[in-house]
Amino acid sequence: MRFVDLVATSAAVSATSSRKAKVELLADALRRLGPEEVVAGSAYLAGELRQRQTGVGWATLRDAPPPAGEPTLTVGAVDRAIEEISKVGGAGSQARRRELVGALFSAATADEQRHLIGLFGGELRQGAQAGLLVDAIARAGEVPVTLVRRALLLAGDLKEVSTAALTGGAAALAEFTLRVGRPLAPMLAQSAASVDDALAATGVPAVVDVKLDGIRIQVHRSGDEVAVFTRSLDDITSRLPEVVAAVRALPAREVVLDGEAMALDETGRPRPFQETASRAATRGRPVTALTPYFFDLLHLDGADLLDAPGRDRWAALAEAVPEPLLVGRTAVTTPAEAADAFAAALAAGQEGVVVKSPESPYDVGRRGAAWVKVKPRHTLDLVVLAVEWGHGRRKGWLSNLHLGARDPETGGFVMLGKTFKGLTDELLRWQTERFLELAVHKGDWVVTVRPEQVVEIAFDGVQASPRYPGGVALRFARVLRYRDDKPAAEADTIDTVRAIHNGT
Ligand SMILES: Nc1ncnc2c1ncn2[C@@H]1O[C@H](COP(=O)(O)OP(=O)(O)OP(=O)(O)O)[C@@H](O)[C@H]1O
Repeated sequence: MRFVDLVATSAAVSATSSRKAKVELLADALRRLGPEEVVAGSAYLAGELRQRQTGVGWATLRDAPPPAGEPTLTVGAVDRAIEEISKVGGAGSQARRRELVGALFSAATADEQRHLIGLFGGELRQGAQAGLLVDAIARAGEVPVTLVRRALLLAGDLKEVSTAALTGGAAALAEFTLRVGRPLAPMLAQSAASVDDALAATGVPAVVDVKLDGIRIQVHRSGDEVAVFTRSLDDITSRLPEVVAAVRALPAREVVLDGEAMALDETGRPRPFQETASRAATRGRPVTALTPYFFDLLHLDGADLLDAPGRDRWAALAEAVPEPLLVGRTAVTTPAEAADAFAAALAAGQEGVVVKSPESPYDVGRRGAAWVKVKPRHTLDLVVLAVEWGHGRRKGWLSNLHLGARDPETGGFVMLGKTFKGLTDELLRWQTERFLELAVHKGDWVVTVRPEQVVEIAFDGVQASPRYPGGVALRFARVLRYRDDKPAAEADTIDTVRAIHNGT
C-alpha cells in the first residue's frame, strides 16, 4: 500500500465525525495492506510506530530536508527505513540516524513528512482510535468483533491481533489464550452510589471485598520467574521486589494472580495513595514497603480459570495463597450484611468495597455488572484538555485545568469545567512540566495539550450549564490526584456524567 494513501486515510478519519464512516475508512485501509505491511500499517493507523524506541528526537526532525514532489513511498518501505533507524547504535550513531532520517524524509511528500513527524513525536497516538480499529479489523478480516476484542484483551497488542485476524482469520484469533508471563487486560468494576444498588446489579448471594486504595497488580509466576504488571500492563517487576518475593514463596509453580499493592503504616492501616503510587512510578523515591493483597486467581499450575465462576476461582485462591495476603472478603446473603461489611471497611480506613457476583467468570478487560465498587465519595477520572497560566502566587505555573469527559461516540472529549483547587505546590510544579511536554498550542493565557493525562476529580454535583458543550458542568470540582495508571481511553464518559446529573 502506498504510504500516501495511509496518510489520506488518517486525514479522512479525523475529518469525519461519523463512527461508522471512520470504521469503514480504517477497514478499507487494512484490506489494502500487503501481508508484510499489516503489523506496521496497523500501528500507523493507531497513530503509533511499530518500533518502541527510535532514538529520533525533535532536533533531528526539525532539520528534515525539503519534501519530494511525488509520492513514491510504500508502507513497507517506511517500515523498513524506521526499522533501520531504530537499530542504529554505538559510536557516531547520532550522525548515522540523521542521515537515515534525512533519506526517508527526502523521499516523502509534504503531507507524508507531516505525518511521519506526528508518528515519531507520538502526537498521533490516540487511545480512542483503538476501539475504532477493533471494529475495523473485524470488518476487514470478516471475523466477529467479539473474537477480535477478546484476543486484544488477552494479547494486549493491536498489531499482533490485527495480523492474526487479517492473515489467519477466526482460527488464528482463537489461538489467543491466557499465557503465563504475558499480561492480560484486568477485569474492571462498575460503580454504584450505594451497597444496595451494587447488590441489585450483582444479585445475592454476593461477596463484599474491601476496596484497597493502592495500585492494581497482576503477577505472573512460572517456576522461579516472576513478573509484575500494572493495570495498564506495564512491567514493574524491578520496582516491587517484595511482591516478587511473596509470590516466589507460594507453593504453586505456575500462577497468575490479580490484586492490589498497598503501603501500610506500622499499625496496618493504609497509607495515602500517593505513597504507594510514588513507589510504583518511575519517578519518585522509595518511601515505604508495599504489601501485596490478592483477590483473584486466573491460572494455577496448568489450569486456566478465566471461565470458571468466581466462587471456584476464589476457593482455589484461598488454597494457593496464605490468608495474610488475601483481600478482606465477606460472603453476604442480605443487604444488611453487605451494609455492615461496607461500614467495617470504611472504619478500617479503606476506600470502599467492591461487591462481586460468585457466579461470574473473570471478564477480561470488561467493566460489567459482576464487580461493582461503592465508595462514600463520588469521583470521576477526567482528561486534561488545556491548562491556564496561573496568576498571583501561581504566576509562572500552569494552574487552572480544563477537564473533559470521554465521548465514546466521537472518540473525542467534552469539556465539563475547570479547576485549580486541590493542587499542592508539588503538583503545580509537576503538572507545569508535564503539560508543557503535552502542549500542542502555547497561547499567552491557555496552553492546549494532547488529551492524554487522566486526573481524578472530586465534586459536589453535576449541574445543567449552557456554557459548556455537553450542557452539563461539575460543581466545585477539585483535584484528588493524577492517575498515571489509567489511559485516556478509559477515562469516565460523558454518559456517566449525564447519568449522575439525572440521578440514575
Ligand atoms: N478487592 C478488590 N477487588 C477488585 N478491585 C480492587 C479491589 N481492591 C481494590 N481494587 C482496585 O479497584 C479498581 C476497580 O475499580 P475500576 O475497575 O473502576 O478501576 P479504577 O477506575 O482504576 O478504579 P478507581 O478509580 O475507583 O480506583 C481495580 O482496578 C483495583 O485496582
